[in-house]
Amino acid sequence: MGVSRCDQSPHWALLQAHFNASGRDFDVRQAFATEADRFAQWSVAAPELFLDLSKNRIDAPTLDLLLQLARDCGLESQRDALLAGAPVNLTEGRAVLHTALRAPAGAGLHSEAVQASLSAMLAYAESVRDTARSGITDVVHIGIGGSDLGPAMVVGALQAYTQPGLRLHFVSNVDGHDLAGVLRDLQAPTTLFVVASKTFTTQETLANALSAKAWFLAAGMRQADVARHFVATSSNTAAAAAFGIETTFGFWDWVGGRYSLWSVIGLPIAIAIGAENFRSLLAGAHAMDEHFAHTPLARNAPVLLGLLDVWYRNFHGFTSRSVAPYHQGLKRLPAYLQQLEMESNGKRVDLQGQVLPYATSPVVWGEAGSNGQHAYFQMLHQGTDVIPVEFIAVKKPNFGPHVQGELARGLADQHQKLLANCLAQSQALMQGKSYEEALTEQAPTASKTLAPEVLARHRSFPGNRPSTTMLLDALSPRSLGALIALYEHRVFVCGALWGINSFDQWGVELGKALCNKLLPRLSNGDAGGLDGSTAGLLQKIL
Ligand SMILES: O=P(O)(O)OC[C@H]1O[C@H](O)[C@H](O)[C@@H](O)[C@@H]1O
Repeated sequence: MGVSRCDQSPHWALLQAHFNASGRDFDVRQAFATEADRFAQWSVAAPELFLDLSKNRIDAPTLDLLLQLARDCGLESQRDALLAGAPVNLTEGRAVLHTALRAPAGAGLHSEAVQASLSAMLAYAESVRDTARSGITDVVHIGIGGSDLGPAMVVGALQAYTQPGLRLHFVSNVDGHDLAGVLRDLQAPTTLFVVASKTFTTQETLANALSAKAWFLAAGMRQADVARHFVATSSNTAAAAAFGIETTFGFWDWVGGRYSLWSVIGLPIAIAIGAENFRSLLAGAHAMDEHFAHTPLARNAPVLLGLLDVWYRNFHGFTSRSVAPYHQGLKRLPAYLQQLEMESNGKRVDLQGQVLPYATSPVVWGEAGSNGQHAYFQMLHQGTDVIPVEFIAVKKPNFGPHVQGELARGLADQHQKLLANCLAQSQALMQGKSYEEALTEQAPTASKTLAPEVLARHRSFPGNRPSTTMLLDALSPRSLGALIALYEHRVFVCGALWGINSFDQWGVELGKALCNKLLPRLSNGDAGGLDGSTAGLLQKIL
């Protein structure tokens, strides 16, 4: 059976019936009590990471129905079409081939062009890293959205692989405070600017690049120096040249912005971690691509995660998912995933333009553990919404070569604490604490005025709150590549079942157009023809 939307499959209705009959009341604690091998059954070893799904509201009949739903939706043929370079981004008439960027030389589509582009980019990155010759101590990467979040997240994650004496800075916001803050401590002769924009038309990026150039020239540098201190990464090389940048590393329209860190958009990553490590990042992602392409659906990590997302979003009705990376290096991962998931799957019409009768992308949000625990975890444990949580833990820390002796021992001990926190949170979400348990606990002194029964209600936890734990041996270029690719494919799986285009982003256009119309009004004060609120706000600003 081939259907273009999940609700056209007979298994959609069967899943609804199954949810009504038992899925709604599924209790993970009971499942552990009755299934001796639940952990083994519901964990998957994928390239570079281990996935524990056992604390989720899932059982074999549910997965079976979800897998049949996926087959009805032609998930495998949709995946194969994606990987074969079919124009799956229908509204823009483009193929979507970020997987080709990480295929080994000689394999994959467009291999010759991909390898030539990669080699040129890596050679340039190495020349910048040779700081004695390049004279560069600071690289300012100017880009936004997909031309910022991926590189910024990866460079943050792989700090242990960076070289001392070469600092990377990321400027994205059109708010001048972003650029001003970065420029404050920089010297023009030792600074390199990388202007990253797929389209080279993005207001924020062009504005920051213009201001950076003005700062550079005002610092006594000559126009002739601009060529050595400004490079671009873009698929619109003509626009970059017209902007006055001599060296542009180009790429292709079949690389989506939020999937572009593997392309020349990854230049700051390569400058930060070097060519060899960049190749490892690509190799890790490729290993996950192979897993996604060839592993049977029932053991396929991105498929399982995507199916669970559909189960939670469309049947349980959970509106958000929280990501809690227990590694400081991954603190920007939630922001990166917000673009990857919400820009990809935040859609309300199917491929034929029909309004969908079901929900698509959840809200994705989060914060590095253990910080999140001291902020919003209260709501995860006792709030009125059930929010599935994704824990990401890294077994071995890597603090860098400067951490030695007593400090190394202290930080290793802190890592144990970090891991214990991570495990404890998913345990607490699942276990909860019953009213009876809370009642038997001794009440704290401050609460003596409350009846023990009342206090016990405040101190009990419902439990049965689902979570997934992803475990990495170490946070390395290779494992990070695999982790990111896992998320990319999971997003694709959801989009394939929902029957939407995960690769366009028309929803960002209206605001851009209105901004362009409003901009002159901020100088001329003309509020004519505006809605009451916008006119009122404009006048207040002026
Ligand atoms: O790389 P650029 O062309 O400058 O685009 C930067 C970003 O802006 C757009 O508005 C889209 O929302 C993003 O998908 C894109 O990554």
